[in-house]
Amino acid sequence: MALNAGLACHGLRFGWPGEQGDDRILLQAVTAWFQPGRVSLVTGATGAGKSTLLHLLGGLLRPVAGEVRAEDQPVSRWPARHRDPWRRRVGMVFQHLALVPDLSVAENLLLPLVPRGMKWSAMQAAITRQLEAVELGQLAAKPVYTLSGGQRQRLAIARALVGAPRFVLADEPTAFQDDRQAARICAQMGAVARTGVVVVIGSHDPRLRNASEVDDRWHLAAGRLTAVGPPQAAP
Ligand SMILES: Nc1ncnc2c1ncn2[C@@H]1O[C@H](COP(=O)(O)OP(=O)(O)OP(=O)(O)O)[C@@H](O)[C@H]1O
Repeated sequence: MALNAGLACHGLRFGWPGEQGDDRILLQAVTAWFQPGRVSLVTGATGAGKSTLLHLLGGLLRPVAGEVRAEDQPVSRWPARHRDPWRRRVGMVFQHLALVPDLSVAENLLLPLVPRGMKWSAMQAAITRQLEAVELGQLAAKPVYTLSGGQRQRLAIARALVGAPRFVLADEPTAFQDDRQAARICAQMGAVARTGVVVVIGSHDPRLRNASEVDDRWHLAAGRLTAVGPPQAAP
């Protein structure tokens, strides 16, 4: 990987505050690189820290030590005024979805587009395209609280992609999906990656582990991330 491409973390260390006021170290010295044009999968047992790692990569948490670099820029060290514009280039699928239930399906996709100052017609086109891609086109006007769990999850995927991000970080994106939809989501993530986007998925869904769209595999255990299978070329 060229130094100026992709997303990387070096010596990442992070702990959540413990009950005694101490920090319980969850991630220690995590080093990894996620390349544009490829789908990377991070597996790990429940509680291993996959969501925490994705939040660190996406700039929602700051590491205690080490850094996250995006296109060779030390984004995790940037002050908020620089980091926030960068975060608009990141599309996140949250494990708990974080949709606005009282807004309509289409309005949930509008929210991330408004700060970009796009033309109304361009926003409408992007929303329509993403809703079709996740088979929610017919539900555009429905309030989110009327959707099933699987439909909500696909809406969260559409919201992550609607702003044409350079980095997609998806936490358990197939958790509520049947096999057909899970396969569609894998194909969608593969297609997005092939446009030159960095795609990182955190999941313990065995259907993803075996998916042909996944290029690089990492496993998180005991605070450390290791490459699975043939070693990936270091930047
Ligand atoms: N906001 C928080 N405050 C304190 N501890 C937290 C917080 N979020 C997560 N943790 C703890 O960090 C650990 C890792 O959680 P995380 O959600 O990152 O793991 P995960 O691998 O994504 O798990 P799962 O597969 O169950 O979603 C867990 O022990 C969890 O309780």
